[in-house]
Amino acid sequence: MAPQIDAVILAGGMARRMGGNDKGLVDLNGQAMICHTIDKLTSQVDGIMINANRNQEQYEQWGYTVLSDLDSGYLGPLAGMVTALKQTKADYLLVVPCDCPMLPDDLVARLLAALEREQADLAIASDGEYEQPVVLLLKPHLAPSMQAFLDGGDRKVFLWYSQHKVVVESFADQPNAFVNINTLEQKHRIAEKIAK
Ligand SMILES: Nc1nc2c(ncn2[C@@H]2O[C@H](COP(=O)(O)OP(=O)(O)OP(=O)(O)O)[C@@H](O)[C@H]2O)c(=O)[nH]1
Ligand SMILES: [Mg+2]
Repeated sequence: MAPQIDAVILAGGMARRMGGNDKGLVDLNGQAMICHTIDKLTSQVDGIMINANRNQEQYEQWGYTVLSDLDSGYLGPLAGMVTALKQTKADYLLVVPCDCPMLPDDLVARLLAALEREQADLAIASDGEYEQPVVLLLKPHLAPSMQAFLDGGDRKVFLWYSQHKVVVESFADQPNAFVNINTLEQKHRIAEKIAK
């Protein structure tokens, strides 16, 4: 039987480089930024959760479960991941950010294949050069480890990843797949790219 896979879209940051606007809700080519991510995921996963720490009612309009960080202190992406890991009943959790609108259509298939092949605990996507800090597939049994890491005052995603068996899957064949929108300037540039 194919494994069940849930996704969490992280939209719980402060988006300081976007002037503090709620990044997932910012318009990108006529729809909220997060809609581009949702569109990329619906055919790849069994369920979707949205992790947001403000404007939760607006995020509910797409009909998916909206989760706020269990620890509301803006502790970084791991705080959103651990919240979703504790919620999911699936075999695997896919984590993606709300500000990567051009994710690969074969993201889940390849991360899962890599993870199973290497019998790893987590599979991180790379663009061929850089590992993407919040594009990964992981096993829900890691929740207590992640919680303990946060409880110990640590925040750094790669430090926590390094404590587990990791495989990196390269998507160098898709050079634009992980373009990331952190500023208004990047948003304008990528809007043109998507429109093409
Ligand atoms: N749940 C949760 N997600 C976070 C937190 N901080 C960042 N993220 C998410 O992690 C991903 C990568 O973060 P960034 O791109 O730096 O986003 P950001 O922190 O909102 O933006 P900046 O303030 O400009 O750095 C985004 O999807 C954010 O929504 C947090 O404290 N909690
Ligand atoms: Mg970002």
